Amino acid sequence: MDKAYFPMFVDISEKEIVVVGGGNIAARRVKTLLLFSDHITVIAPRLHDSLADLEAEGRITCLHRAYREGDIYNAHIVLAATDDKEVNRSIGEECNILGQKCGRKILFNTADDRTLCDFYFPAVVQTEDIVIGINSGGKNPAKVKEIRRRLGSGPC
Ligand SMILES: C[C@@]1(CC(=O)O)C2=NC(=C\c3[nH]c(c(CCC(=O)O)c3CC(=O)O)Cc3[nH]c(c(CC(=O)O)c3CCC(=O)O)/C=C3\N/C(=C\2)[C@@H](CCC(=O)O)[C@]3(C)CC(=O)O)/[C@H]1CCC(=O)O
Ligand SMILES: NC(=O)c1ccc[n+]([C@@H]2O[C@H](COP(=O)([O-])OP(=O)(O)OC[C@H]3O[C@@H](n4cnc5c(N)ncnc54)[C@H](O)[C@@H]3O)[C@@H](O)[C@H]2O)c1
Repeated sequence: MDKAYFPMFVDISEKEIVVVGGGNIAARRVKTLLLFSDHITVIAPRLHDSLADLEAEGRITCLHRAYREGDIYNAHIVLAATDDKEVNRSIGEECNILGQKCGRKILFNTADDRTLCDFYFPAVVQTEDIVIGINSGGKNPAKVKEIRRRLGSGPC
């Protein structure tokens, strides 16, 4: 591994998390995030069935429309997972600009370009008192998935 990322275990229970995009990847990630936070807003014109179910259960907030500039204003953590590379990239740029203006860092992750991520989304295994996060620095997500499956359950 040329450059490995440090697995920092962080309390995100009070952090505002905005997920832009409501497809397969967003659904998988929201399912994982719900193990750690109840403050999740999903913004997407088209929602995966499991996200619609979570909204109906009152577990997440959804905005049923395309992303608009300013939607990340109150966010601490932003995940871009749309199928539009330019939308994902511009949300990252907005996080940087807003962070500089407000003097607070908005942590950004995008599912389609690891070079733009402030952090990587891990594969997660959670038991009653243990959390395991797995990451290959983007080199082998399929292997990460396989290890997660061998270790235990997970979001999918
Ligand atoms: C762990 C997991 C978490 C999750 O997503 O929940 C995750 N990827 C998973 C699966 C997966 N990802 C991809 C495939 C299909 C390809 C294949 O089969 O190889 C599969 C397999 C599948 O989906 O079955 C493709 C892919 N992945 C990234 C890019 C863009 C790039 O590298 O630049 C592309 C090309 C996208 C495109 O084509 O546009 C980037 C990232 N993916 C990450 C996380 C971050 C650290 C990854 C690491 O540790 O190496 C990182 C770097 C950034 C981030 O996204 O945070 C999850 C397993 C969860 C589980 O099963 O538990
Ligand atoms: N990191 C990973 O693990 C991984 C794995 C596979 C694919 N990907 C990447 O993730 C992207 C998303 O994959 P998917 O399978 O979830 O796609 P998908 O087609 O299932 O979902 C796309 C979602 O984006 C939404 N969307 C499109 N434009 C939008 C906008 N302007 N504002 C808000 N929402 C918008 C759609 O409504 C839909 O909900 C892929 O294009 C691919 O680049 C990442």
